[in-house]
Amino acid sequence: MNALTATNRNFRHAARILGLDTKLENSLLIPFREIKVECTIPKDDGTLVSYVGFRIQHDNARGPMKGGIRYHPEVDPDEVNALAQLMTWKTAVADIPYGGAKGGIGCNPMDLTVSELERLTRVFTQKIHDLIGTQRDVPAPDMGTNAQTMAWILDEYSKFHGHSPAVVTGKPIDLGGSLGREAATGLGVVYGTEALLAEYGKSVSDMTFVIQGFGNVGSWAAKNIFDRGGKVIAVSDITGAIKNSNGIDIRALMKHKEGGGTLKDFQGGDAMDPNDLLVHQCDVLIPCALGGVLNKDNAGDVKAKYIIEAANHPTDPEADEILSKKGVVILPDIYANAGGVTVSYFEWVQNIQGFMWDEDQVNRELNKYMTKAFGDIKAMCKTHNCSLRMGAFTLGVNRVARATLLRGWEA
Ligand SMILES: NC(=O)C1=CN([C@@H]2O[C@H](COP(=O)(O)OP(=O)(O)OC[C@H]3O[C@@H](n4cnc5c(N)ncnc54)[C@H](O)[C@@H]3O)[C@@H](O)[C@H]2O)C=CC1
Ligand SMILES: O=C(O)CCC(=O)C(=O)O
Repeated sequence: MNALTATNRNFRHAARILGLDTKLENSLLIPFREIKVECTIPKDDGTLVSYVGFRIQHDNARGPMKGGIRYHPEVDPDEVNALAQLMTWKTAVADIPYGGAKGGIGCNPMDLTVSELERLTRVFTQKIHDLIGTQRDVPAPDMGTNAQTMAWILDEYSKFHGHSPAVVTGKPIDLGGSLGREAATGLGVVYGTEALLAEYGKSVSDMTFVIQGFGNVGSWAAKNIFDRGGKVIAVSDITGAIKNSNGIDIRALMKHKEGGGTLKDFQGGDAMDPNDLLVHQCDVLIPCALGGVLNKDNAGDVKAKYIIEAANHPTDPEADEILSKKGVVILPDIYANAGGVTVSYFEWVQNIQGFMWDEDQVNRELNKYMTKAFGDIKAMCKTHNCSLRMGAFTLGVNRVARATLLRGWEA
């Protein structure tokens, strides 16, 4: 199912549970602004190549719009629209003063050199600079982008508007990035997992984990699980998948990758078919890569008891239904991966204050926000007798609806 159809369906379900006015419901679905730009750059060999870039600003009732920028060949406007909408509910679930946005460029970053990526990022920034800003819309990294991408956006934006570190988050520490931001999404995933498992009298060290994706989110989630004594028994990335029933040494795998090695070549596990990863026997499955990977074709074969949605929209509604009927507990994306945007908020606050927090403070505050949001979701689940996904959606949608009405939506 298309990501936008799936996201809209979850939103409408939450709106019905909340008894939202139909006009307000329809209006909350329409993005505030959709930007589509042509980005033409010279390749290193001098030939011109054109890409299409998007920034979809979904809602700003609760504050400046916030969300990552993705570089991936499958970026399309419907997907970016869905991801922007998810950001609106996510920032509300985390209770940070932002709305939601998302951006992307349809390109394969692995096929571009560093200088080509820099030119593409600068052209994209030139095309959108007057529509983003510290109090307007604040981009961050997502799949295929990183701190360096944010540094180029900061530099290009600052040529038009003066030095503006708070225009992006997830930037390098030397340019005003926050300590802890790089690890924050993965660490937040683990804080959320701990909160969920505690409900069942369990802890990370009792569990076996399977992780799809070993980029920013997957590697930091895996490291934090490993450091707590959890057993990561299978991992995949775009190069392949490995398994080890005794547990993969995640610190060694990270070191191997930092040294230029690929996951596929790592000696601490046996190669496995990446198609079998999501249905591998384990306690906890953590998708940390693409959307829509759990669908009606594989959901029935999933063996995990818990799914932690570290990726955005990894489970489509048909799979959701199949998994729920099987009794699988799903921690939804708009909560599970909210650690990234929460520390982005801390970064923005530090930039505005002109003051830097130490990493312990960042992680302590992150834990506080994740714990509080989990309690808020559980309270909604109790009030509305619903799943964790609907608990999170009703929480987020209700906060945005209230802000919208208070600002005078009917005027
Ligand atoms: N970076 C962040 O702070 C946040 C990211 N997310 C979401 O987490 C997910 C991952 O994002 P990042 O880790 O930032 O991206 P990344 O680009 O750092 O890593 C992506 C990983 O997925 C792997 N991958 C790609 N296609 C795959 C496939 N077909 N099978 C298995 N692995 C595959 C890549 O090899 C890489 O290891 C995305 O859904 C993103 O939207 C959510 C919240 C915040
Ligand atoms: O850190 C941010 O501002 C956004 C992260 C993001 O894109 C996401 O949570 O999906």
